[in-house]
Amino acid sequence: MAGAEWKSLEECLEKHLPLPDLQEVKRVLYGKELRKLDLPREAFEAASREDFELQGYAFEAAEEQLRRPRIVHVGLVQNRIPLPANAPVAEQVSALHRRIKAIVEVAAMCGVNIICFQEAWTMPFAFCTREKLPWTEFAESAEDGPTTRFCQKLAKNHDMVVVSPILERDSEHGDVLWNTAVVISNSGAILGKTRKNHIPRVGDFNESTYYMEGNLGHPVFQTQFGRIAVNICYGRHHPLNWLMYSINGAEIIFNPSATIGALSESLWPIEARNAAIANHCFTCAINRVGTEHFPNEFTSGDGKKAHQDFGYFYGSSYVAAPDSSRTPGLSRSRDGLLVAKLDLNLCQQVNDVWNFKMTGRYEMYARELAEAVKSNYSPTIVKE
Ligand SMILES: NC(=O)NCCC(=O)O
Repeated sequence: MAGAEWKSLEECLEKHLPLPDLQEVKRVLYGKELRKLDLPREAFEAASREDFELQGYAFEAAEEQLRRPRIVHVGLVQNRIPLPANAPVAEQVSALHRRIKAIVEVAAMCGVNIICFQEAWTMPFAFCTREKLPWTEFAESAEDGPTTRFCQKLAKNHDMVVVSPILERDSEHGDVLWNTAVVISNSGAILGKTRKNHIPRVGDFNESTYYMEGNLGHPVFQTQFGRIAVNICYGRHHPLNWLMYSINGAEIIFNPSATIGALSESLWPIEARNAAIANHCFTCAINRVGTEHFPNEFTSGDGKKAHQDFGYFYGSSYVAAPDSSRTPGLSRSRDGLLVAKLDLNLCQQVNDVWNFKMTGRYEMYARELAEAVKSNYSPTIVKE
């Protein structure tokens, strides 16, 4: 399994495919070639100074007579942890705040209206260890924790909606931990929060040791720039999870993630792209970068040797559109900011062509699922 030395699928295709083949491969894998955004020179200079990748693409929609284009710029941030996982907790959080601040400043230069960070962005992805301390110390209040206050400042200063996925400690309700995304309006006010609905029980993703399955359903947040929802990481394997955000009106669904190559890299380009197609909306898949080393060894319950790292987080964040087009991924190895200009009119335009909502037969599935979840249900299998 490749680590940082394999830069990206896109770089590999460009290097090895003759142009006519490359064009056909891109047509199939990326829907169509998107126009590159003309981002400001100072933004590229700042990104280069801060050592992160900056890419920008535009999704176009057809001109309409009655509606004006509904343009929104989204920013996706992927990053490594800047300090080792055994550094003091407060220092790690501060270093991450500093790193994200620098990236958000560049996003502001690029006119980003809504920015989303990666899953549990204030900490190493330590759930593989099954140890409680110090990792539970990274949990914070979604309402008034230091990270939410930090993001409120960013949001207000830059007139930007901030989606901040954190490990949440709900001290008012039994100190329960949750995997939560806090949504902060561009005014700086907290618009609300949403919690990860599906918890992985696969490989080293031992997350149910730490926090509970979300209990907030599928909220959609009306922002000044459009209706957004957050489907956190493992939720992207569950088509009904995407569907419910879409049924509640989401036009953009963010998927902040933390996932490793050996487990999911072949699923990654398909799932968020398919969700955008199936639900007539935009999806934004975000993954962290690099290998995180932990102080103590842990095993994976597979008879193999104990180890101190989780595997390689392969970045590759991208945006997908309802018409099956998608941006190239950010690199597998570098911190990065992906800026995408969306015209939200495309959602309705594609809906009117393909009619998945109109042909979805949801009442039929609601009836059948209501039966299927009963303990005395027997599957409908017709036998000879
Ligand atoms: N963070 C998380 O839910 N990871 C699970 C693995 C995956 O969904 O690829």
